[in-house]
Amino acid sequence: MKQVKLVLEDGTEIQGESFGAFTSTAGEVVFSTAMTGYPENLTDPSFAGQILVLTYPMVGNYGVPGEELYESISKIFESDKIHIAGLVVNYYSEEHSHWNAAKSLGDWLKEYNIPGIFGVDTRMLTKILREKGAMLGKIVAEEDVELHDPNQDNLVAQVSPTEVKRYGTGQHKIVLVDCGTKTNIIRCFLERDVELIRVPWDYDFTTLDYDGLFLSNGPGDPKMCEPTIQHLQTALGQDKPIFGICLGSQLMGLAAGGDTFKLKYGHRSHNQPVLLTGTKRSYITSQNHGFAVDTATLPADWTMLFENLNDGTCEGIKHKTKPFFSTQFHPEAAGGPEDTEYLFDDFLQAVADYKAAK
Ligand SMILES: NC(=O)CC[C@H](N)C(=O)O
Repeated sequence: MKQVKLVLEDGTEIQGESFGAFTSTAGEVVFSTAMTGYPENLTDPSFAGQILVLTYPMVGNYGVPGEELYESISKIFESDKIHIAGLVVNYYSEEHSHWNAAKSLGDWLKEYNIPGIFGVDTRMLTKILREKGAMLGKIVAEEDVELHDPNQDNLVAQVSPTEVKRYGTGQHKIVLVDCGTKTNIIRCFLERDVELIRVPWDYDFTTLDYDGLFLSNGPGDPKMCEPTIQHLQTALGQDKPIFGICLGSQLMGLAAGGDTFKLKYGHRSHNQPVLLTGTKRSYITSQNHGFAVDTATLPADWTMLFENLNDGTCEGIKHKTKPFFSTQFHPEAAGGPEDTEYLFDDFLQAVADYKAAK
């Protein structure tokens, strides 16, 4: 076993053992308390630039599934590659066993040249990140690397496609602005009565003929997406339904005239409780975000739709009269609970209502 170390910007150094690629990496160190779902998490483009710490103590024991296609997209993974910058776990299970495993987690990381470190007390590390906030850090193998803040980069431009793609046939024509979409969002639409037009993050979708607009999740600071925010402002001047998830929610907040801010250490897990505003109904949700909309900055015609029951932050917004709404959490899950997938139906109902009224 080769030794590697994890170094945080506050000077913390933790020795561990290498798995995956034996190489160095730098990024923002964030933690997830999800118990399962590493094939989904590692391929979620929203993790671009981040060194992911998993608090669940044993990782890798169910291996990594083989690829299968659904239409022309992955049926299994959330994109076509691993997006994290590095992986930190407590116990890495070298032996894996699962009916659909095709390879080990370590071999999969090697394929994408992503380093992993194990033998780290990830719960102790998480306490540090929780007290001090998410920090820059690096995994150092042989070569030392400089610390690097990925939130200074336009990560969305790096993960968004460069061409328009069309999927499915259906009654409702939905434009999906792909800022780094998880494929389960596409699957959720294609399971419904939808023709999907997937466009790059900076594409001027306002020129397209569509019935409803969807804004995807994506990595980094939402304020980097200036062109998307501008196009969105045009769409907010019309009445066609708009639905945004995660980064998409933050972009809606910014386009509406509100502000976003960086959370101390973010929300990353499959068990985040949210409250539907104005009710006593709560849902358990899947989340992966480091920024949030500042509810206090929303203009008078917007309101908070969901609230995080752990820290009271904004988990979604809606327009008071127009069919525009968003969630900061992931109703498409993958991994995580599917309790809020009904929001895709709500959105398509709003699209049907809009078309009927027209
Ligand atoms: N999953 C996402 O879309 C994350 C949005 C944004 N990059 C954040 O960290 O808050």
